[in-house]
Amino acid sequence: MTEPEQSTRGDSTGETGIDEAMIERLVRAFYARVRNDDLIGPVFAARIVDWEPHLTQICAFWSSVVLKSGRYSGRPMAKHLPLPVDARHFDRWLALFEETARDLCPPAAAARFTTHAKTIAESLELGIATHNGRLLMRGERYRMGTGG
Ligand code: HEM
Repeated sequence: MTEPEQSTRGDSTGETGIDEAMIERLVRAFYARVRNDDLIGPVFAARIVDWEPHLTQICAFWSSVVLKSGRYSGRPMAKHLPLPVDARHFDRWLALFEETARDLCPPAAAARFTTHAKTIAESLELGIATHNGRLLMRGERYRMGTGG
C-alpha cells in the first residue's frame, strides 16, 4: 500500500503505453544502431566487452527514469566523465535514439523517451565539459580541443 512505486513489473504508463517490454525493444534496437555507427560506435567498443550486462543496466536505467521503478541505482555521470566525447557525439547519440524511438514506439511514447534523453544528454555534456575544465554558458556546446 505504501510503496506503489515498487510494483512496476510489466506496468505501463497510461497515456504512452510504455512498459518494460517496450523499453527492452527500444534499448536493444538503439544499441544495435550505436554499435554500427562510425562516430560513437568506437567509443562504446573501446569500453564495453560484454554487452548483455550493459544492456541490462540500461534497461533498468530507462525503467527508473520513465516508469519510476527504482530498478537502477548506478551513477551515470561518473561513467561518462572520462569519455572522449563532445557535442558531435551527443548529437549523433540523440539522432540515433530519436530515430529508433520513432521507428519502434507509438508517437507519445517516442516523445516521452526523447524528452528525457535530451535533458539527460545535456546534463552529461555539461558535466563532461566541466570535468575537462570548460565552463559552458547557457546553451553553449562542448567542443573538444578548442582550448579553455
Ligand atoms: C556521446 C554519447 C554517449 C556515449 C558515447 C556513451 C557511452 C557510454 C559508455 C561507453 C558507457 C559504459 C561506461 C562504463 O561502464 O565504464 C556508458 C554508460 C551509460 N550510459 Fe552512456 N553514453 C552516451 C550518452 C548517454 C546518454 C545520453 C544516456 C542517457 C540518456 C546514457 C546512459 C548511460 C547509462 C545509464 C550508463 C551506465 C550504465 C551503468 O550504470 O553501468 N548515455 N555510456
